[in-house]
Amino acid sequence: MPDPTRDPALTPHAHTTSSAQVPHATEASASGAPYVLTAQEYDAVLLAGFGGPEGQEDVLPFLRNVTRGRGIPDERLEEVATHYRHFGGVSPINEHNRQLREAIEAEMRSRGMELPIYWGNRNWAPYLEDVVQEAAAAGHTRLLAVATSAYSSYSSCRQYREDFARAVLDTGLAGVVRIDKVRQFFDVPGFVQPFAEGVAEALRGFAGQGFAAEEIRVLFATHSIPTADAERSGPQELGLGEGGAYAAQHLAVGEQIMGRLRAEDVAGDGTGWELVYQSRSGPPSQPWLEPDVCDRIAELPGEGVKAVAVVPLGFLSDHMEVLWDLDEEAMEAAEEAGLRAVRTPTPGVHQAFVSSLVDLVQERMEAVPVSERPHLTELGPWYDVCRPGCCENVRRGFSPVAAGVVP
Ligand SMILES: CC1=C(CCC(=O)O)c2cc3nc(cc4[nH]c(cc5[nH]c(cc1n2)c(C)c5CCC(=O)O)c(CCC(=O)O)c4C)C(CCC(=O)O)=C3C
Ligand SMILES: [Fe+2]
Repeated sequence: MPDPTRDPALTPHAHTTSSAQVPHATEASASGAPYVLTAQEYDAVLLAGFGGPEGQEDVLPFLRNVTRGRGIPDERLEEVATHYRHFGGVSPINEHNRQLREAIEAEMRSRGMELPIYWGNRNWAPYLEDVVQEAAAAGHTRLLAVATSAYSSYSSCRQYREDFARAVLDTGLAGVVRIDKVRQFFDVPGFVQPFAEGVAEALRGFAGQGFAAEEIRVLFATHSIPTADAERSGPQELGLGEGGAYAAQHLAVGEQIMGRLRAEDVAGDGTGWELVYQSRSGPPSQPWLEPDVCDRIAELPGEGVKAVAVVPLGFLSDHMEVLWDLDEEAMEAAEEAGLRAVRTPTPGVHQAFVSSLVDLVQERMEAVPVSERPHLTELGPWYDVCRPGCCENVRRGFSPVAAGVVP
């Protein structure tokens, strides 16, 4: 495997994040144990997805699953339901994960890795609990999970781990099935590359249409989360400020992509970029990360911008948050603002991405040292297990988690 940190085209550009004092993952916990685990004999991979409805009758039960036990107002559920209904009540996310499961399996086989790969969801069938039961019945009790979520935060890390714990507890398999999880993969080369290719294509397209560098803006879009979650998305001692590790990781990846494209002369020096947020929910009284993608798009003409590339940096596939919130809403905002706009691709089953996911599995099975773990930003490589205070949610009470114990 080529070392991305030694490829000049892939070396991080100057960082916009305050990541000067990032402790390395080799550092030990208070108990003296490292945050990087030793080699384990996993007997199966567990691809953990979000889940989505596959017909009109699934839409409301799915939304109730997602928002179970929380204060999401009914009007918001109804509003979100119309997005799904617009597409026949079908989210493509399950089909994407079926394809991703197959692609990971094929890549593992091509490397001579024989372990099976199961796919289960947090919020819709096939549910994690059923899949964990199925795996156990087949004699697979040491599972290494790959969650379809690249960044750190309650929603994108701990919530998956809570659902792993619930799956094991509810099926009576506590003490029988162990679920570990690969590190957050926001800055592994195969995750970043498909986005970089998409931005490059968009910028070349705009240049070909005669737009000057200063008239082009790149908006990296990700899911908004409550600011309280963002602050606690990573270990507190990293001091990453208001947006926490969540915002810092996105900014570092955006800077990496733009630095690389500037170095390759694909992005002009005058082309600005920024991180924007989408898909906010929750009561208006609760602060969430801003600015909103559509609000920013409306302001861009006033800044001399004429063409915008919207990059779905927070997402792995073209699911509803992308198809609706970006392809419908953000593109409509761009049209109203008189801007030329394109939405660039998600990683999907891009071979580089699939390959990086299998690298993540392999690095855990072989206990690859931190110094050899692929990562493109100073924030990485992220930890195998969360450091104390990481990805917490102060609004909810304690829930058991899996894949969170430093041994
Ligand atoms: C960080 C993050 C990711 C990225 C990481 C990851 O991918 O895991 C993500 C992904 C997704 N979010 C999705 C769908 C939904 N998210 C909701 C609600 C929420 N998301 C949140 C955060 C995130 N969400 C939060 C803080 C809430 C508020 C309620 C809560 O505290 O949990 C709601 C409820 C209605 C609403 O409030 O909008 C829905 C329907 C789908 C499926 C799309 C499809 O079906 O194609 C996907 C991939
Ligand atoms: Fe975490």
